[in-house]
Amino acid sequence: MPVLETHDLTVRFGGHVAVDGVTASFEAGTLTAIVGPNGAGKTTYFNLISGQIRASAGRVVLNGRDLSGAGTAARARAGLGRAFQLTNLFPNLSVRENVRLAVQAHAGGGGSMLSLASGHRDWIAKADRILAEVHLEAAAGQPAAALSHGDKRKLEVAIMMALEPMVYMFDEPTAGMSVDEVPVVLDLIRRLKERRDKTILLVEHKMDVVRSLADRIVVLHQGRLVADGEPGAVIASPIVQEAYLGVAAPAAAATPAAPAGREGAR
Ligand SMILES: Nc1ncnc2c1ncn2[C@@H]1O[C@H](COP(=O)(O)OP(=O)(O)OP(=O)(O)O)[C@@H](O)[C@H]1O
Repeated sequence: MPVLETHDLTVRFGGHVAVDGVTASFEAGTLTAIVGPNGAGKTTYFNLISGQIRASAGRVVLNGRDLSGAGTAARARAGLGRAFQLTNLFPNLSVRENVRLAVQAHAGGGGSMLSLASGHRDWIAKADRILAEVHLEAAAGQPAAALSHGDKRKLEVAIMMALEPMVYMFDEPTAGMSVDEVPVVLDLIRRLKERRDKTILLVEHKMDVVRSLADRIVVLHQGRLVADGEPGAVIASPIVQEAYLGVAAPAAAATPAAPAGREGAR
C-alpha cells in the first residue's frame, strides 16, 4: 500500500489553477523528486500535502487515512514531516534543547515526576544520537540562533527526525547554502533514504542533485503532472529536455513556461 497518495489534488487562486488534478502515490523506501519550471506548482503541491493551503478539490491520503480536512498540526502528528519551515526553531534555546523538545513532543512527555526524570535522560540521549547523525554534536550547547545557515538546516532536519515522520518533504534543501554545506545536507537526505522505511519527497531545481538522489521523478508543468517515472526515462523525455536542457520539444508537447536552463541560476 502506498504511504502517501494525492487524488485529483487541485487548487485555484482566483482564475489561476496552480495545481491541477494531480494524482500520484508514494511508497515507503523511495525518494521522489518533484521537478518542473518556475511557477509549475511544486511548492503549492507541497503546501497542499502538508495542509498549509486547502485544496479546492481532491484528496490527500496518508497510510489509507484521508487527511483532506485536517490542518497542518494534525497532518504533522499523522506523520507528514516538512523540513525548512524555520518556524520550528527556538532561537534562544540550545541546539540540544531544540531537538530534546521535539523528542519529548514525539514521546508525548507526561507522567509522574520519576518517569519524567528518567524520560528526560532518555530524551537527551536520543537528542544527542540524532545530533551525531546530522554532524551537529559539537554545536549541541550553542543557541540555535548562533548557527550558520547550513547548520540551521541540519538542525531542522534533526528536529524532523526526532518527530519520526513517515513522510519527509524537502523543498529545495540546498537553496542559499554555501558550496561546502551542500554535500552535508545531501548526505543527510541520502542516509535517510538508505534506511528504506521512509517516504521522501524532494522539490529540487538542480538536476545533478535530482540525478544523484531520486528513485523516481515527477514532472509538474502548469500545475499538471506531465511525466512520472524512473529518472533516466523522465530526464530523456521531451518535456524535461526542453525545460531543463534547452532541446526543442516536438510540436505536440506542451511548451514549458520557464526559459531553458533556468534551474542553473539557483
Ligand atoms: N497564495 C497564492 N496566491 C496566488 N497565486 C499563488 C499563490 N501561491 C502560488 N501561486 C501561483 O501558483 C503558481 C505555482 O507556484 P509555485 O510556487 O507552487 O511554483 P513552483 O513550481 O514551486 O515554482 P518555483 O520553482 O519558482 O519555486 C504560480 O503561478 C504562483 O504565482
